[in-house]
Amino acid sequence: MRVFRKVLEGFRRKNQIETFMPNNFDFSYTSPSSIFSPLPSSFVGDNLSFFLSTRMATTIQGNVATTVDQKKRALRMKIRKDLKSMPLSHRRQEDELIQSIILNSSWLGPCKSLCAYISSEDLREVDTSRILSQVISNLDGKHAKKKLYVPRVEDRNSNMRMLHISTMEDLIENSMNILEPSPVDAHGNPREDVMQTSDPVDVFLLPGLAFDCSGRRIGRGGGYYDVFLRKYQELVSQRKWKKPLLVSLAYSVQIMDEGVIPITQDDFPVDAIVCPSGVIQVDPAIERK
Ligand SMILES: Nc1nc2c(c(=O)[nH]1)N(C=O)[C@@H](CNc1ccc(C(=O)N[C@@H](CCC(=O)O)C(=O)O)cc1)CN2
Ligand SMILES: Nc1ncnc2c1ncn2[C@@H]1O[C@H](COP(=O)(O)OP(=O)(O)OP(=O)(O)O)[C@@H](O)[C@H]1O
Repeated sequence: MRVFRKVLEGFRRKNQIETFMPNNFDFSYTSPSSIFSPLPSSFVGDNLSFFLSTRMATTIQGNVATTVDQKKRALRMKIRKDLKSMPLSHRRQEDELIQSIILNSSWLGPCKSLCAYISSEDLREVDTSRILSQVISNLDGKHAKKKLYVPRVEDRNSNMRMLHISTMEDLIENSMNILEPSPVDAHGNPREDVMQTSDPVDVFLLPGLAFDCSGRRIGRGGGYYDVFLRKYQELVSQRKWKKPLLVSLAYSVQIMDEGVIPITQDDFPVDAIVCPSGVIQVDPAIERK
């Protein structure tokens, strides 16, 4: 239990992975190694900023010209494949470890407002169901009562809202087979939109496909989170609120080496990644772009 308390403590220590390895964890499954090589060394530093400055930026690897979008697509394909080849029992073990770390973290307890994704089994996303049912029911009663907001896709132009729910029954399946809230509640009243509330969000639990220790994240290519987080960041600045903690959940195969994840200025970095072996805390001083 002591190791749980250490997780994300203070949230100031730099770029560390805190280890969490209970005795009964089976490490016999080894993840496929990354087929992606780092960027050429000439792309580091100032050149890297230039390289990342436009979405259609092109790099030459061997004789093949590759845009950032193409590299992202290739990386997404690889990760989807790796997730598919992960045995279900192993995924379940990792789900449990990740959710336990979060439920016992020092930052979830005091959090009063949480935005979180509803995990999709079809997409093989890290399970959030145990966290969310505990948050909704406030089962242990010892933590602050929380408001929970979950995503609702509005259109195909990367527009997504975060709407308040008070029970998992508020959710219905959308055309992408993801559970999301209807715009109105059971009484016909519009659900509260997180962009319209008077209180700040403390923590975001974000989905994604690939992450690295510098907080780089790529999602499923819709741009929904990047656009939403940009708008939410503006609201936080206008209202002079404290910035929310951006936490992603990742299976071990979703953690990439430095230099593997191609990003642009639109890609929103995360503050921490919870993976089965612990919490990767991102150094806020890291220059990512
Ligand atoms: N649980 C969850 N909810 C979420 C997201 C998410 O990533 N996870 N989103 C985050 O943006 C938004 C929805 N965006 C989505 C974008 C793509 C796919 C999807 O099914 N992608 C397939 C590939 C489809 C294709 O290429 O045609 C996949 O990734 O396998 C689902 C949701 C809002 N809600
Ligand atoms: N802040 C933004 N404003 C306008 N368009 C954006 C913004 N952020 C991302 N986009 C657009 O969204 C599309 C998808 O972006 P990207 O491939 O980075 O998505 P992703 O990070 O995989 O998805 P998500 O953010 O939903 O997890 C791109 O065409 C990009 O131009």
